[in-house]
Amino acid sequence: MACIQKIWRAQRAEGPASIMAIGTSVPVNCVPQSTFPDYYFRVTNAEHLTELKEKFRRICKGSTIKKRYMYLNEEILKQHPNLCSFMAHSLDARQDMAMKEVPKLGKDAAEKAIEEWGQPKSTITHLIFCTSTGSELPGADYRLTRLLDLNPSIKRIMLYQLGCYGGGEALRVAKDMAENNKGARVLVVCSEISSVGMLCHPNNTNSNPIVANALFGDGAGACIVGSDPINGCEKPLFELISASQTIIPNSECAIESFISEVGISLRILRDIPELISSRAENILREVFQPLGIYDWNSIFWVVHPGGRAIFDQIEKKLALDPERLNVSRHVLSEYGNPLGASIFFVLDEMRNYSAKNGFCTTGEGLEWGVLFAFGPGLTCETIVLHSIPN
Ligand SMILES: CC(=O)CC(=O)SCCNC(=O)CCNC(=O)[C@H](O)C(C)(C)COP(=O)(O)OP(=O)(O)OC[C@H]1O[C@@H](n2cnc3c(N)ncnc32)[C@H](O)[C@@H]1OP(=O)(O)O
Repeated sequence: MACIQKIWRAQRAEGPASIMAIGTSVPVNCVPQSTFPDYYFRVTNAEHLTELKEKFRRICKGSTIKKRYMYLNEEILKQHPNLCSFMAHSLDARQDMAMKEVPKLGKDAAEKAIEEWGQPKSTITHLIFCTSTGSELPGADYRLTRLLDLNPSIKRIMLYQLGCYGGGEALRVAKDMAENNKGARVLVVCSEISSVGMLCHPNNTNSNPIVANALFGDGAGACIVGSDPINGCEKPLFELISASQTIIPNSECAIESFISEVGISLRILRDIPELISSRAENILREVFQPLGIYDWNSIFWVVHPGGRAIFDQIEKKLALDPERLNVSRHVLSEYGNPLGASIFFVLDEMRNYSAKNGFCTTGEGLEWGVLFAFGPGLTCETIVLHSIPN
């Protein structure tokens, strides 16, 4: 028995997992939000829906998004007119693009993370790939392994169709892998090209497509997660202290997505900001109780940029100082909502912003922080972060 204990212990890391490098990537096509209403209604031949276009313009303005990146450009749309036609069958074309482009965009982000990490990619032991854009067999994890020429014996996990909490879930799983496998180095990649699934003709009888088309952007994020960093070779950015997932009561229909011949239809209820913000205090109390932290202004915030109204409500309900959500709001304004990949953009921005402004830690000068991602369910992923001195 003592022998089994010894073997079991020897397989485990000594310390908590940390994020050791972060990379992000976006498609080349950048779309300013101010001109997007004209562009969207023109490419979908919906100029005649003047009232709807005005409403869309209001939503775009209210979103506080300045620009987003989209794989789909006018040239691709001309080649695939069904993507823009009302209820036209277009799933094959969407699926073809997703299969090719999701791993490619993920590769760009992964290469940046690997470069920052500075270690040979042959020492990556695990890969977690996460996307809600398309699906295939073998999966995008397999394609990325080939594209990056990773060790064929790397242990892979593919997370499909989680929506916007996917990045949080991938990090939670990476933490478990790193802490339970001594020496593990986990490459986590989340790649989303939601424009390929969701772009559709605006619909007079259902506001959901226009809300989705005003918020979502394409992008990929990646990071390297491991425990017990090698002194002088690896530099942690954030330690992952604890990770939890919970379902918000009475919210099961709040975000739903359906794949059909016409693409991905997303249903997002209006009361998502209320549902999330009214539960946030309980979630935070539970995860920070072991640290005795109950002042939500004393921690740094890495929040999924789901939408402006969600930030507003969280800020209001938790009496947060405006600067607490500045980094997450900045990511929303620069990239929109790239679903599960969003959280990597916020982590990246947090450490860059902290370094640029001379803060003494990677978390705006604060020691403890929270990563908060949410998606269908409503499912919330919460990770307690420990910053690193800059
Ligand atoms: C996919 C995932 O897994 C996870 C996700 O991130 S899902 C996305 C989560 N995001 C949200 O739920 C968005 C939260 N909402 C917002 O941020 C803001 O309401 C908004 C940016 C969409 C619009 O902001 P705004 O323009 O300032 O004002 P607001 O009054 O709220 O809305 C403007 C119009 O859009 C409509 N609208 C807002 N949210 C809507 C929704 N979820 N569905 C349908 N219509 C909606 C409003 O009813 C309103 O319509 P009228 O002008 O006809 O009255």
